[in-house]
Amino acid sequence: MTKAVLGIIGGSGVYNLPGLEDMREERIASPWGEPSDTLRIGRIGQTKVVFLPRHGRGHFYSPSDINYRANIDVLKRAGVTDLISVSACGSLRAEFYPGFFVLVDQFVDRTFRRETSFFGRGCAAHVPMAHPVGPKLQQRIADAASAEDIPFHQGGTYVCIEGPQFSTYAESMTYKGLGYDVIGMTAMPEAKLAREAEITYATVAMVTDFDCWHPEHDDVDVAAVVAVAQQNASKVAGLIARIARDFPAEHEPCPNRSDRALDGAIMTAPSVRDPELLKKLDAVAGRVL
Ligand SMILES: CSC[C@H]1O[C@H](OP(=O)(O)O)[C@H](O)[C@@H]1O
Ligand SMILES: Nc1ncnc2[nH]cnc12
Repeated sequence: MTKAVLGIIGGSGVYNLPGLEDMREERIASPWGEPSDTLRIGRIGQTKVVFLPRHGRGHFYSPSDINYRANIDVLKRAGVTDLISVSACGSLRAEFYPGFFVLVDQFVDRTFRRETSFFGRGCAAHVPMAHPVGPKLQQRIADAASAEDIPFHQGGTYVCIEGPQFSTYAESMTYKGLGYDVIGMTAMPEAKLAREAEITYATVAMVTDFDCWHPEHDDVDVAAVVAVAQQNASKVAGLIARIARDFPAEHEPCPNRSDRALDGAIMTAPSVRDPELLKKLDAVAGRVL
Protein backbone atom coordinates (compact mmCIF):
# COMPACT_ATOMS: atom_id res chain seq x y z
CA MET A 1 0.00 0.00 0.00
CA THR A 2 1.34 3.44 -0.95
CA LYS A 3 0.05 6.63 0.64
CA ALA A 4 -1.60 8.81 -2.01
CA VAL A 5 -0.03 12.22 -2.56
CA LEU A 6 -1.73 14.46 -5.08
CA GLY A 7 0.50 16.65 -7.22
CA ILE A 8 -0.82 19.62 -9.16
CA ILE A 9 1.15 21.31 -11.94
CA GLY A 10 -0.29 24.73 -12.68
CA GLY A 11 -0.03 26.15 -16.19
CA SER A 12 -0.61 29.59 -17.68
CA GLY A 13 -2.71 31.66 -15.28
CA VAL A 14 -2.46 29.07 -12.48
CA TYR A 15 0.48 30.14 -10.31
CA ASN A 16 -1.13 29.50 -6.91
CA LEU A 17 -3.41 26.94 -5.38
CA PRO A 18 -5.91 28.69 -3.10
CA GLY A 19 -7.27 26.36 -0.44
CA LEU A 20 -3.96 24.66 0.31
CA GLU A 21 -3.93 24.38 4.12
CA ASP A 22 -0.88 24.21 6.43
CA MET A 23 1.16 25.22 3.41
CA ARG A 24 4.95 25.31 3.48
CA GLU A 25 7.39 26.03 0.68
CA GLU A 26 10.14 23.56 0.09
CA ARG A 27 13.08 23.82 -2.26
CA ILE A 28 13.95 20.25 -3.20
CA ALA A 29 17.27 19.78 -5.00
CA SER A 30 17.26 17.64 -8.12
CA PRO A 31 20.19 15.99 -9.92
CA TRP A 32 18.37 16.99 -13.13
CA GLY A 33 18.83 20.71 -12.53
CA GLU A 34 16.55 23.54 -11.48
CA PRO A 35 12.81 22.92 -11.21
CA SER A 36 10.49 25.75 -12.20
CA ASP A 37 9.86 26.87 -8.62
CA THR A 38 9.80 25.80 -4.99
CA LEU A 39 7.18 23.21 -4.15
CA ARG A 40 4.17 24.35 -2.17
CA ILE A 41 3.27 21.47 0.10
CA GLY A 42 0.13 21.32 2.21
CA ARG A 43 -3.14 19.49 2.54
CA ILE A 44 -6.70 19.78 1.38
CA GLY A 45 -8.91 17.83 3.76
CA GLN A 46 -6.90 14.74 4.64
CA THR A 47 -5.02 14.62 1.33
CA LYS A 48 -1.43 15.75 1.03
CA VAL A 49 -1.16 18.10 -1.95
CA VAL A 50 1.99 19.34 -3.67
CA PHE A 51 1.75 22.28 -6.06
CA LEU A 52 4.24 23.43 -8.69
CA PRO A 53 3.67 26.21 -11.27
CA ARG A 54 5.39 24.90 -14.42
CA HIS A 55 6.28 28.34 -15.76
CA GLY A 56 7.55 29.49 -12.34
CA ARG A 57 6.44 32.54 -10.45
CA GLY A 58 5.72 35.47 -12.76
CA HIS A 59 5.72 33.08 -15.75
CA PHE A 60 9.52 33.04 -15.92
CA TYR A 61 9.96 29.97 -18.17
CA SER A 62 8.83 29.66 -21.77
CA PRO A 63 7.57 26.14 -22.72
CA SER A 64 10.91 25.12 -24.33
CA ASP A 65 12.90 26.35 -21.31
CA ILE A 66 10.99 24.48 -18.62
CA ASN A 67 13.13 21.80 -17.00
CA TYR A 68 10.46 19.09 -17.22
CA ARG A 69 12.82 16.44 -15.85
CA ALA A 70 13.64 18.43 -12.73
CA ASN A 71 9.94 19.21 -12.18
CA ILE A 72 8.88 15.56 -12.32
CA ASP A 73 11.91 14.47 -10.29
CA VAL A 74 11.16 16.86 -7.38
CA LEU A 75 7.49 15.88 -7.41
CA LYS A 76 8.56 12.24 -7.17
CA ARG A 77 10.92 13.12 -4.32
CA ALA A 78 8.01 14.83 -2.55
CA GLY A 79 6.11 11.52 -2.72
CA VAL A 80 3.61 12.43 -5.45
CA THR A 81 1.75 9.34 -6.68
CA ASP A 82 -0.98 11.02 -8.74
CA LEU A 83 -0.38 14.12 -10.82
CA ILE A 84 -2.94 16.47 -12.34
CA SER A 85 -1.59 18.81 -14.94
CA VAL A 86 -3.58 21.96 -15.57
CA SER A 87 -3.00 23.50 -18.99
CA ALA A 88 -4.37 26.32 -21.09
CA CYS A 89 -4.98 25.21 -24.66
CA GLY A 90 -6.43 26.19 -28.00
CA SER A 91 -9.50 24.38 -29.27
CA LEU A 92 -9.50 22.57 -32.61
CA ARG A 93 -13.22 21.79 -32.43
CA ALA A 94 -16.18 24.15 -32.68
CA GLU A 95 -17.91 22.50 -29.67
CA PHE A 96 -14.97 23.18 -27.35
CA TYR A 97 -15.30 26.87 -26.60
CA PRO A 98 -13.25 29.14 -24.29
CA GLY A 99 -14.03 28.24 -20.68
CA PHE A 100 -14.69 24.59 -21.56
CA PHE A 101 -12.49 21.88 -19.99
CA VAL A 102 -11.26 18.86 -21.97
CA LEU A 103 -10.04 15.82 -20.03
CA VAL A 104 -7.71 14.59 -22.73
CA ASP A 105 -6.48 11.00 -22.78
CA GLN A 106 -4.04 11.12 -25.69
CA PHE A 107 -1.10 13.29 -26.68
CA VAL A 108 0.77 13.85 -29.93
CA ASP A 109 4.30 15.09 -29.39
CA ARG A 110 5.44 17.64 -31.99
CA THR A 111 8.17 19.10 -29.78
CA PHE A 112 11.78 18.89 -30.94
CA ARG A 113 14.09 20.70 -28.56
CA ARG A 114 13.40 19.24 -25.12
CA GLU A 115 14.92 16.51 -22.98
CA THR A 116 12.30 13.78 -23.19
CA SER A 117 13.65 10.99 -20.98
CA PHE A 118 15.41 10.33 -17.68
CA PHE A 119 17.07 7.33 -19.30
CA GLY A 120 19.81 7.14 -21.92
CA ARG A 121 23.42 6.09 -22.39
CA GLY A 122 24.31 3.69 -19.57
CA CYS A 123 20.73 2.91 -18.62
CA ALA A 124 18.31 2.44 -21.52
CA ALA A 125 14.64 1.97 -20.69
CA HIS A 126 11.43 1.90 -22.71
CA VAL A 127 8.15 2.46 -20.87
CA PRO A 128 4.72 1.87 -22.45
CA MET A 129 2.98 5.11 -23.50
CA ALA A 130 -0.07 3.73 -25.36
CA HIS A 131 -2.42 5.02 -22.66
CA PRO A 132 -0.71 8.00 -21.04
CA VAL A 133 -3.57 9.06 -18.75
CA GLY A 134 -4.68 7.23 -15.62
CA PRO A 135 -8.38 6.39 -16.16
CA LYS A 136 -9.28 6.33 -12.46
CA LEU A 137 -7.60 9.66 -11.85
CA GLN A 138 -9.38 11.08 -14.89
CA GLN A 139 -12.72 9.77 -13.64
CA ARG A 140 -12.16 11.55 -10.34
CA ILE A 141 -11.59 14.78 -12.27
CA ALA A 142 -14.75 14.15 -14.32
CA ASP A 143 -16.86 13.49 -11.20
CA ALA A 144 -15.54 16.66 -9.59
CA ALA A 145 -16.15 18.73 -12.75
CA SER A 146 -19.77 17.49 -12.88
CA ALA A 147 -20.26 18.34 -9.20
CA GLU A 148 -18.76 21.81 -9.77
CA ASP A 149 -20.95 22.43 -12.84
CA ILE A 150 -17.94 22.93 -15.08
CA PRO A 151 -18.69 22.15 -18.74
CA PHE A 152 -16.28 19.46 -19.86
CA HIS A 153 -15.69 16.59 -22.26
CA GLN A 154 -13.99 13.35 -21.25
CA GLY A 155 -11.49 12.13 -23.83
CA GLY A 156 -9.57 13.83 -26.59
CA THR A 157 -6.17 14.33 -28.14
CA TYR A 158 -3.83 17.17 -27.18
CA VAL A 159 -1.19 18.04 -29.77
CA CYS A 160 1.88 19.56 -28.15
CA ILE A 161 3.81 21.99 -30.32
CA GLU A 162 7.26 23.37 -29.55
CA GLY A 163 6.21 26.99 -29.66
CA PRO A 164 6.73 29.58 -28.38
CA GLN A 165 5.02 30.97 -31.46
CA PHE A 166 1.41 29.98 -31.98
CA SER A 167 0.64 27.89 -35.09
CA THR A 168 0.23 29.08 -38.65
CA TYR A 169 -3.18 28.72 -40.26
CA ALA A 170 -1.90 25.79 -42.34
CA GLU A 171 -0.60 24.03 -39.24
CA SER A 172 -3.81 24.63 -37.33
CA MET A 173 -5.90 23.27 -40.22
CA THR A 174 -3.59 20.26 -40.48
CA TYR A 175 -3.94 19.39 -36.78
CA LYS A 176 -7.69 19.88 -36.98
CA GLY A 177 -7.85 17.71 -40.11
CA LEU A 178 -5.91 14.98 -38.34
CA GLY A 179 -8.63 14.83 -35.71
CA TYR A 180 -6.70 16.37 -32.82
CA ASP A 181 -8.93 18.17 -30.32
CA VAL A 182 -6.80 20.72 -28.49
CA ILE A 183 -3.39 22.32 -28.89
CA GLY A 184 -0.85 23.44 -26.33
CA MET A 185 2.88 23.68 -25.70
CA THR A 186 3.59 21.86 -22.43
CA ALA A 187 1.99 18.42 -21.97
CA MET A 188 4.98 16.79 -23.64
CA PRO A 189 7.43 15.64 -22.44
CA GLU A 190 5.72 16.12 -19.05
CA ALA A 191 3.43 13.10 -19.58
CA LYS A 192 6.31 10.92 -20.80
CA LEU A 193 8.48 11.79 -17.82
CA ALA A 194 5.63 11.22 -15.35
CA ARG A 195 5.23 7.75 -16.87
CA GLU A 196 8.95 7.04 -16.51
CA ALA A 197 8.73 8.17 -12.89
CA GLU A 198 5.74 5.84 -12.36
CA ILE A 199 3.47 8.75 -11.44
CA THR A 200 -0.15 8.41 -12.55
CA TYR A 201 -0.90 11.41 -14.76
CA ALA A 202 -3.98 13.23 -16.05
CA THR A 203 -4.46 16.56 -17.80
CA VAL A 204 -7.15 19.17 -17.45
CA ALA A 205 -6.96 21.13 -20.70
CA MET A 206 -8.76 24.44 -20.25
CA VAL A 207 -9.78 25.91 -23.57
CA THR A 208 -8.77 29.55 -23.84
CA ASP A 209 -9.13 30.19 -27.60
CA PHE A 210 -9.86 28.73 -31.05
CA ASP A 211 -6.24 28.84 -32.16
CA CYS A 212 -6.39 30.39 -35.65
CA TRP A 213 -8.59 28.07 -37.76
CA HIS A 214 -12.06 29.33 -36.85
CA PRO A 215 -13.57 31.65 -39.48
CA GLU A 216 -15.74 33.44 -36.89
CA HIS A 217 -13.21 33.92 -34.12
CA ASP A 218 -10.07 36.02 -33.82
CA ASP A 219 -6.70 34.35 -34.09
CA VAL A 220 -5.22 33.48 -30.72
CA ASP A 221 -3.02 35.95 -28.89
CA VAL A 222 -1.66 36.14 -25.35
CA ALA A 223 -4.27 38.65 -24.20
CA ALA A 224 -7.07 36.25 -25.11
CA VAL A 225 -5.39 33.31 -23.37
CA VAL A 226 -4.67 35.31 -20.21
CA ALA A 227 -8.20 36.73 -20.01
CA VAL A 228 -9.81 33.28 -20.12
CA ALA A 229 -7.14 31.63 -17.96
CA GLN A 230 -7.76 34.23 -15.24
CA GLN A 231 -11.51 33.59 -15.38
CA ASN A 232 -10.77 29.87 -15.09
CA ALA A 233 -8.52 30.17 -12.05
CA SER A 234 -11.38 30.02 -9.52
CA LYS A 235 -12.98 27.09 -11.39
CA VAL A 236 -9.66 25.24 -11.21
CA ALA A 237 -9.32 25.93 -7.48
CA GLY A 238 -12.85 24.57 -6.86
CA LEU A 239 -12.19 21.53 -9.03
CA ILE A 240 -8.91 20.64 -7.33
CA ALA A 241 -10.35 21.23 -3.85
CA ARG A 242 -13.19 18.82 -4.57
CA ILE A 243 -10.90 16.17 -6.08
CA ALA A 244 -8.53 16.43 -3.11
CA ARG A 245 -11.30 16.30 -0.49
CA ASP A 246 -12.64 13.07 -2.01
CA PHE A 247 -9.23 11.51 -2.72
CA PRO A 248 -8.50 8.03 -1.31
CA ALA A 249 -5.85 7.75 1.41
CA GLU A 250 -4.06 4.97 -0.47
CA HIS A 251 -2.92 5.35 -4.08
CA GLU A 252 -5.36 3.42 -6.30
CA PRO A 253 -3.50 0.98 -8.55
CA CYS A 254 -3.66 2.33 -12.10
CA PRO A 255 -5.36 0.06 -14.67
CA ASN A 256 -2.80 1.26 -17.23
CA ARG A 257 0.00 0.21 -14.87
CA SER A 258 1.44 3.74 -14.87
CA ASP A 259 2.55 3.08 -11.28
CA ARG A 260 4.46 -0.02 -12.43
CA ALA A 261 5.71 1.32 -15.77
CA LEU A 262 9.33 0.40 -15.09
CA ASP A 263 8.61 -3.29 -14.56
CA GLY A 264 10.73 -4.96 -17.23
CA ALA A 265 11.45 -1.64 -18.96
CA ILE A 266 15.19 -1.36 -18.33
CA MET A 267 17.25 -3.10 -21.02
CA THR A 268 20.79 -2.30 -19.97
CA ALA A 269 22.56 -5.19 -18.24
CA PRO A 270 23.41 -4.40 -14.58
CA SER A 271 27.11 -5.00 -15.29
CA VAL A 272 27.34 -2.16 -17.84
CA ARG A 273 25.05 0.42 -16.26
CA ASP A 274 26.54 3.89 -15.75
CA PRO A 275 26.88 4.47 -11.98
CA GLU A 276 26.61 8.26 -12.42
CA LEU A 277 23.29 7.96 -14.26
CA LEU A 278 22.03 5.42 -11.72
CA LYS A 279 22.69 7.94 -8.95
CA LYS A 280 20.56 10.53 -10.74
CA LEU A 281 17.79 7.95 -11.17
CA ASP A 282 17.51 7.28 -7.42
CA ALA A 283 14.08 8.89 -7.03
CA VAL A 284 12.57 8.18 -10.43
CA ALA A 285 13.63 4.55 -10.75
CA GLY A 286 14.72 3.59 -7.24
CA ARG A 287 11.94 1.01 -7.02
CA VAL A 288 13.51 -1.13 -9.73
CA LEU A 289 17.21 -0.30 -9.52
C1 LIG B 1 0.06 32.07 -22.74
S1 LIG B 1 -0.28 31.30 -24.24
C2 LIG B 1 0.78 29.92 -24.46
C3 LIG B 1 1.10 29.14 -23.23
O1 LIG B 1 -0.14 28.75 -22.59
C4 LIG B 1 -0.12 27.36 -22.39
O2 LIG B 1 0.52 27.15 -21.14
P1 LIG B 1 0.26 25.91 -20.16
O3 LIG B 1 0.19 24.69 -21.00
O4 LIG B 1 1.43 25.87 -19.24
O5 LIG B 1 -1.03 26.20 -19.42
C5 LIG B 1 0.68 26.87 -23.58
O6 LIG B 1 1.08 25.54 -23.45
C6 LIG B 1 1.79 27.85 -23.65
O7 LIG B 1 2.81 27.55 -22.72
N1 LIG C 1 -3.79 28.18 -29.49
C1 LIG C 1 -2.82 27.72 -28.70
N2 LIG C 1 -1.75 27.09 -29.21
C2 LIG C 1 -0.77 26.63 -28.40
N3 LIG C 1 -0.78 26.78 -27.07
C3 LIG C 1 -1.81 27.41 -26.52
N4 LIG C 1 -2.09 27.69 -25.24
C4 LIG C 1 -3.27 28.33 -25.20
N5 LIG C 1 -3.77 28.48 -26.45
C5 LIG C 1 -2.89 27.91 -27.29
